[in-house]
Amino acid sequence: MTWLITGGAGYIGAHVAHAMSEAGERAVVLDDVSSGVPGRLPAGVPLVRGSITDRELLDRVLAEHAVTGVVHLAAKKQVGESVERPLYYYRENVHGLTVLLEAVVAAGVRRFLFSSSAAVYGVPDVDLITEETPAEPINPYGETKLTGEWLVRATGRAHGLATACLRYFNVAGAARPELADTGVFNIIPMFFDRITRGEAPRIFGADYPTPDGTCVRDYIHVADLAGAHLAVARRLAEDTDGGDLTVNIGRGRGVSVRELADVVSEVTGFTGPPVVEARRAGDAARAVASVDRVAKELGWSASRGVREMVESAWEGWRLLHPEATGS
Ligand SMILES: O=c1ccn([C@@H]2O[C@H](COP(=O)(O)OP(=O)(O)O[C@H]3O[C@H](CO)[C@@H](O)[C@H](O)[C@H]3O)[C@@H](O)[C@H]2O)c(=O)[nH]1
Repeated sequence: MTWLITGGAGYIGAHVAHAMSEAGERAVVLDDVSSGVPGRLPAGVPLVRGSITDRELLDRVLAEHAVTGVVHLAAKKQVGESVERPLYYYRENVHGLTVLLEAVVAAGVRRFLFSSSAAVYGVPDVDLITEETPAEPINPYGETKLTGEWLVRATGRAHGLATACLRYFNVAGAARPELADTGVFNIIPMFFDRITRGEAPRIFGADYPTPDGTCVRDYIHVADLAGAHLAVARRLAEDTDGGDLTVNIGRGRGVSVRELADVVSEVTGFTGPPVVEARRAGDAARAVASVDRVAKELGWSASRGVREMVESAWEGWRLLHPEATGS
């Protein structure tokens, strides 16, 4: 197999590229480096700079590298931005995927792994979200991921591809500091950002119907997530009959914002209490994965805990912000 990893210079993509190349899989990365960092790529994995909307480029890359499978992570992923710029999100995440699938079908590639999201579920009022929980996204980002799944499965059925859609829950941490998330869009980097400015982390709402009143999420270490991609890629490689595997990728354990704030305080040495602010629009009280299907289908489960996620993210943050953290 030779795998094309789209978005492989991004935060999650680079972890996937490292996990696959360390496991001996041959890979090539396509990334427009709009947010990706070329230096993150492992040695021996070539980077092609360009967009998934560029059909000529796709045809050339698939042919020149004799690609036999695609791991598709290139996408826009900020919920708020997707509300402000829906057409941009549909263009990048849906139109881009359509162009990529057309090239894949034309090139005779038969394995396709799609990076989906828990955002497809919207805000379900359930204890554990299973893959059977209705998908009712509440923002354009989630809509584009759900539409993407439909495109992938329909293409797989029509053209005999083996496909997989991985619904990631809340991804955090870093396998090593150089691979850390450079964005400040999720809770852990947002907490670090406040702390390094000497400000208390903010809790968006403490009046939710949860044990401590703050939102509960299923945080998963990005190194575990990368391992899941490797396991799925290997399953797809063995699959000769086609068919789809759609699975939640999480730990199946809920962690509240307050609990996470406590771990961040311990790790960073920040002593002040967090400040409670108003709820943020669109946040579900609880979003925790049922991980039974992925365990049953692949024998895969996550092994790293929240402390490891926060510690590794903090090491990465210190590397990125040496002046601010005195390192
Ligand atoms: O400074 C902060 C930042 C976040 N939160 C809360 O922390 C929780 C997690 O927030 P965030 O890290 O922004 O993640 P989510 O809103 O859960 O969304 C993430 O996880 C989803 C999948 O579960 C993906 O679809 C999204 O792209 C990804 O951003 C939420 O309850 C927020 O209200 C705070 O209280 N304070």
